Amino acid sequence: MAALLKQSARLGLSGRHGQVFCRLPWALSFQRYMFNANKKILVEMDKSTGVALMKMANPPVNLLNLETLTEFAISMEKLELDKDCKGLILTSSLSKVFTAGLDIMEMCGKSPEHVTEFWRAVQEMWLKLYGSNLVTIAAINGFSPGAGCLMALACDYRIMADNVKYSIGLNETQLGIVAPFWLVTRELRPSLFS
Ligand SMILES: CCCCCCC/C=C/C(=O)SCCNC(=O)CCNC(=O)[C@H](O)C(C)(C)COP(=O)(O)OP(=O)(O)OC[C@H]1O[C@@H](n2cnc3c(N)ncnc32)[C@H](O)[C@@H]1OP(=O)(O)O
Repeated sequence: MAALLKQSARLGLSGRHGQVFCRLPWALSFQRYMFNANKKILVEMDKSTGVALMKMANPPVNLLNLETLTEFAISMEKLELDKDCKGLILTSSLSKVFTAGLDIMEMCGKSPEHVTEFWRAVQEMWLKLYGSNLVTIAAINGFSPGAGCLMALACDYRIMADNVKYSIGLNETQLGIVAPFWLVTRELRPSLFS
């Protein structure tokens, strides 16, 4: 795991944004590639190590709206299909927020069809992460309430930035949102499935 993190530091924040399957300079050709569908999720894959760095990049607080969730699921699918990819580090491109969780505006005043589509995307995102064949690590580099916490729980390992200002936890009931049953039973009460 330490090696993976060292790798993440090396892959680091040097990513160029806005490219689809762009190759880095000639020396690294075929070793590293980056992709993003619409710039909310940036992926940098290092074929020489088999480690992908995935950064949520939806300022100001990395809200998980329909667009971002869809992009996340597509990015996960691409990585799962890459036979060279063995591990994934999930983090944030922002300085103090991992993700502020679900965009509550996606559930406020929207049609039942939209809300259904949104929750389907939430479920899809969780299935992709929790069910991934990759070794998954959440590098939690900032605040991580609600779905941010649940994303971290869905990973195999979690490491959080050592800063007392950052908090992580399940606060959704304060907003009147109940975590769905498939999530509570699988993640929070895994003994039911053992
Ligand atoms: C994996 C499976 C998932 C299953 C999900 C199960 C249930 C999960 C539910 C949730 O995730 S509910 C959402 C929980 N999240 C929160 O309550 C976050 C609240 N936000 C904060 O605490 C802070 O924003 C922050 C993350 C600590 C960042 O603080 P900062 O001071 O940097 O920014 P702000 O000025 O507060 O926010 C900027 C901007 O963003 C809006 N915003 C913040 N969070 C949300 C949100 N969750 N949904 C919609 N909008 C949000 C905030 O209102 C600001 O908007 P403007 O005022 O600029 O218009």
